[in-house]
Amino acid sequence: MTTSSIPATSTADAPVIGVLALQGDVREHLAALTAAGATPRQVRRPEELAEVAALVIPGGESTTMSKLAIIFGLLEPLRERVRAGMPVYGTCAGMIMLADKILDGRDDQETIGGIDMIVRRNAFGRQNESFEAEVEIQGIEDGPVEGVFIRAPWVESVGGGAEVLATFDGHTVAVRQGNVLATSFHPELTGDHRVHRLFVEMVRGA
Ligand SMILES: NC(=O)CC[C@H](N)C(=O)O
Repeated sequence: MTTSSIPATSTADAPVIGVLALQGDVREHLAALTAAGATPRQVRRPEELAEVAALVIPGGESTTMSKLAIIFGLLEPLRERVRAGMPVYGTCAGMIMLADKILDGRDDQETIGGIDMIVRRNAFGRQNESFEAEVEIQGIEDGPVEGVFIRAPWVESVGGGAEVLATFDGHTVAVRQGNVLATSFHPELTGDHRVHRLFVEMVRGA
């Protein structure tokens, strides 16, 4: 897709989607969202969160992200927006932030929650720090995506409301519950924007 084919100003066509910019691979998500037809914005403060229609939570380090979300006064506003139905997509550390419950977290680690699932931090990381693998994702056409796993979590179990969209090696690596989407891996690092496009479609439909 060329940039000239992307509507730049119409929020109906190019919804304003924030990227939580406390820590992590923010720039890559901003670029992927633009390529997927959205208008991205960095979100660091509650006022900025109030201005976006949806949010991406990047990969990075969930313990640091949790700490910074508290320091920046964002944790409660984030929880409220997610409860109110804002579409959110989390990759890797972002998936951890969207889990109602985590395993192998730090004692003081908080999550935003939103998906009724238990996520184990660094689950793949212990076996293999970083690897790539093809992942078939439900709802994504034209073949598997290249999953980039970096000290990645997996989903240990999901509750009734959550839908498993992808597994790898017997472990759940993509989940959706209503407007909340999460992947263990990093589509923002691949140049394949199908997952971001799926999210932009979720936002348009929300
Ligand atoms: N690539 C990543 O986002 C790694 C996540 C990291 N292991 C964490 O626990 O937050």
